Amino acid sequence: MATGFAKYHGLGNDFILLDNRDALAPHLSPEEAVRWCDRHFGIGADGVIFALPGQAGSDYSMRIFNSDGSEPEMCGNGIRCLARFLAALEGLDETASVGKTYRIHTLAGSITPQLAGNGRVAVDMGPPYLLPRQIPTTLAEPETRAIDCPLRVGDREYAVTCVSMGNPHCIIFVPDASAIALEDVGPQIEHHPAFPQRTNVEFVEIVRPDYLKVRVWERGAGPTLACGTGACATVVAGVLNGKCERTCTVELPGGPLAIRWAEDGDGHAFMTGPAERVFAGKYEG
Ligand SMILES: N[C@@H](CCC[C@H](N)C(=O)O)C(=O)O
Repeated sequence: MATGFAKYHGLGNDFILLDNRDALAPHLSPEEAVRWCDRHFGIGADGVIFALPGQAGSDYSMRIFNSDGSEPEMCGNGIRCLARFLAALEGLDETASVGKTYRIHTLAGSITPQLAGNGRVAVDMGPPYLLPRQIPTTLAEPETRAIDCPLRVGDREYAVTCVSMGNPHCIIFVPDASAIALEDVGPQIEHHPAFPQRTNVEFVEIVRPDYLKVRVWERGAGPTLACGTGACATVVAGVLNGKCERTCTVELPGGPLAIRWAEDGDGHAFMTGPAERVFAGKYEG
């Protein structure tokens, strides 16, 4: 049987979106998601996102499978894509959707994207989580934040900072992000025993205190062109290390995201960036 889908991307971090509003269980299994995401034998994507009915007072719920079939708690670029997908499903064109806000239930809690016009979406990403058990990591004592901790990988030692945006991130500041052998070191850190649920990895070059260049190795997806939760975690880690301002442009291989880590309230992170529909179709795989 053929299943309808739409393909979206946020700065080249690309997703297959499914209208799953009739059931709380995803219409695809993790194994099917792996096949759909295959860039040679399937549609090709970094993950599959399901638009599900709301729960706990939310408008909708989001679940996502990475391209390896694992299920992350949250996805920043993905939730911008989901907001535009939902607006399209509701029949709202670009003009009618400006200002529209959705409360989305995710495995990382309630996240609120707002359509901002010109294909852009602004997202209240919630607060970062900084205790080792929340990330999770074994790199620091239970009540201590994992900031600037030594991590041995093969014959090299990195100074890493760990931040959760609902999903785990390991942030490493380097003088030149383009010099990193991402395909070699990325998977070693993703699967390092210090991260019992694996981790996303960001190599960060501080160009200016308000402008950061980032290369990402994603848990369950490998090198991607952008990572929204990773960009937020990077700014949080930069502030905690005294290396950047709270409002930054984060330049990823696919383009820039605007990130702010608020000082007030619960210290939510805010992200603004594009989300684009690429095509829609029916898949028989
Ligand atoms: N690309 C995403 C993050 C997707 C989930 C990640 N691979 C994980 O397993 O945590 C983003 O834009 O945040």
